[in-house]
Amino acid sequence: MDFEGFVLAASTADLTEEPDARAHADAVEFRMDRSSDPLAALDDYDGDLPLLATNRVEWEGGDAPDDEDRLMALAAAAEHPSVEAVDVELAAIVGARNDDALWTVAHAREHDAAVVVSIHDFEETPARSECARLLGQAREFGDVAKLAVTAEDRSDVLRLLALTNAQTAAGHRVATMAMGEVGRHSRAVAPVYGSCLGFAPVDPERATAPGQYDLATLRELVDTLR
Ligand SMILES: O=C1C[C@@](O)(C(=O)O)C[C@@H](O)[C@@H]1O
Repeated sequence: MDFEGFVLAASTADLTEEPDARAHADAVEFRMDRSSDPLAALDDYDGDLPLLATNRVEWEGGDAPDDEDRLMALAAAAEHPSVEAVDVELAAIVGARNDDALWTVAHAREHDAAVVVSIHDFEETPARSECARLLGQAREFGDVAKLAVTAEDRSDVLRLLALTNAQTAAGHRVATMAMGEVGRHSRAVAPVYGSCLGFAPVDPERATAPGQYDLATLRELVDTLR
């Protein structure tokens, strides 16, 4: 995954759903944290779509406990030939598990997997300067710096879009989205301003973040607007 163009990732914890995603997605985001045996599922995977492996930690909206195993499993996933990218939280890289997270990033690269360094704010959309600072930090470690915020009003979305536009114009590879109802349209519009990665659940009943569109809808919206 080189993220040269927009990548629409279909999120699922069940890789056997991949055929349902093929018509609309460019990749599958494998939510390892929601799978009972993710490494076995990877060994069995014989789908067409490349995988972005995510093993989201509890404190960033996921189901994985914050232990050494989480990052080791993510690193092991990167060895799988279908895994073309991994997601590592910025807070893990700059936080207590810094060594494990940096090792995971390096290990993924050794196995030709791109690295998405992600930031989630489930409360608000920080000031533009803070969003820019976070993206700048994420960029130091990742091929893509990803920022998912929560929009409380439309001006939050405008701020995020303007920042996305500026970062893209400066040559930075970013993925941005505003979670929640107010920011929902950002999932369709941010790609117009350069966001290179978006998410929709394979099964609409199992959204992986607030405000997500279903997969077919997001594909159509993005393709229509671009
Ligand atoms: O980080 C992200 C973005 C996301 O939170 C979203 O808002 O679409 C969905 C997650 O599955 C993914 O890992």
